[in-house]
Amino acid sequence: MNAENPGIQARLRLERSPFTLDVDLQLPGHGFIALFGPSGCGKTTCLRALAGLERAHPGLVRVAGSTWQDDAAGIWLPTHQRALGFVFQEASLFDHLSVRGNIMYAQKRVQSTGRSAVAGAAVAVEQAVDLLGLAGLMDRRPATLSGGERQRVAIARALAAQPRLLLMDEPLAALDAGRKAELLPYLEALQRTLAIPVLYVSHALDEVARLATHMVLLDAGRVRASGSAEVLMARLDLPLAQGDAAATIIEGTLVRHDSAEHLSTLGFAGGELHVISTTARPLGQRLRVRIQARDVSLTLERQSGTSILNIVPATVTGLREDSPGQWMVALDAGGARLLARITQRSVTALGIAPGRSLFAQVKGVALLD
Ligand SMILES: Nc1ncnc2c1ncn2[C@@H]1O[C@H](COP(=O)(O)OP(=O)(O)OP(=O)(O)O)[C@@H](O)[C@H]1O
Repeated sequence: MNAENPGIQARLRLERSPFTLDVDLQLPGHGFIALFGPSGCGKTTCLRALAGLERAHPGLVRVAGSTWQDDAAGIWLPTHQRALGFVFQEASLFDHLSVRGNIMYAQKRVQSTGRSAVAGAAVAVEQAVDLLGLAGLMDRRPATLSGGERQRVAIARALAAQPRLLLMDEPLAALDAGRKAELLPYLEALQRTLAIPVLYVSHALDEVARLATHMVLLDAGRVRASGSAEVLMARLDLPLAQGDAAATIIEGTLVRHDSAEHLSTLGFAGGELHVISTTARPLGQRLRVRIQARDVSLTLERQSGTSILNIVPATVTGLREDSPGQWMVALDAGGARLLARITQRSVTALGIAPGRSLFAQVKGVALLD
């Protein structure tokens, strides 16, 4: 964290007996930061306290060098004076205004407070409209839009207010699977483009894996872990690396694309990974892939005559019982992290233990970008 990009500092204590939120967070000044944890752990309360919709006491909130709350210094900015955008589960748009009217309303409102004078605006309004694919919807009324389209308008409206921080509370939760799949690429575009941090509450680990660069894991109002999403997702001591949804993220560089076979090859520190892709991207592009623990098997010798394309040398770094008869094995592949979920019988048969060198066979690789 440097002076130009001081990120988010939040020390919040909020008692709501029997629940207490007590967090001390230092978060990056860019990227998607997922607030993740079980129902009732305090994710929404944390967002609301940052926004000034709930009053933490004591509290300290600094965003991009501005102090929004500092009880020790007697500073408290009400929500409308905080340069933030808030997107909720359900888009609450003005039904009597068009999409354009909704977005312009937010822009005018912020201009009237003089807040747009702040340097380093999130994005220009035109860029937000473009990023969220709204150009063709600008004259429509919210009542004529689908849930996913309404949510895109809500995000553009939040960005039109030129926030220094965007808060999103389960923005996909009210959408069905099809609409969710439609909206995710727009969120990914924001993730790549926005210069401001986005604090994103979600229950869904697959969503978090696609979007998050940083993760905060909350448990009963406390921070259980905070750090890079890639690192946290592979940690055997955290609940993320448990069960069917356990997965890791690997970042690599596109080194080849075979358009006849629709196969892209990514180079990473541990070797190469092949992934089905119908899109030809420029060579050299950085791409992220998600590998689910259940799709990784282990062998002591490199197999030949197999249909599995992805075989990478790896070293066991740890293992833990996942469920009766199943173990989660953590692996290091040239510095990249992998998880493999295998049976207890295989753990014994292969002599799996920390330090063991072997080969990870990856059956499924999903491109995230
Ligand atoms: N208005 C309220 N009054 C009293 N207690 C509340 C209120 N809102 C939430 N709580 C309690 O505060 C705790 C944290 O709730 P919060 O909504 O922040 O959790 P969450 O992690 O966002 O949960 P979920 O994932 O279910 O939305 C819970 O124990 C909840 O019951």
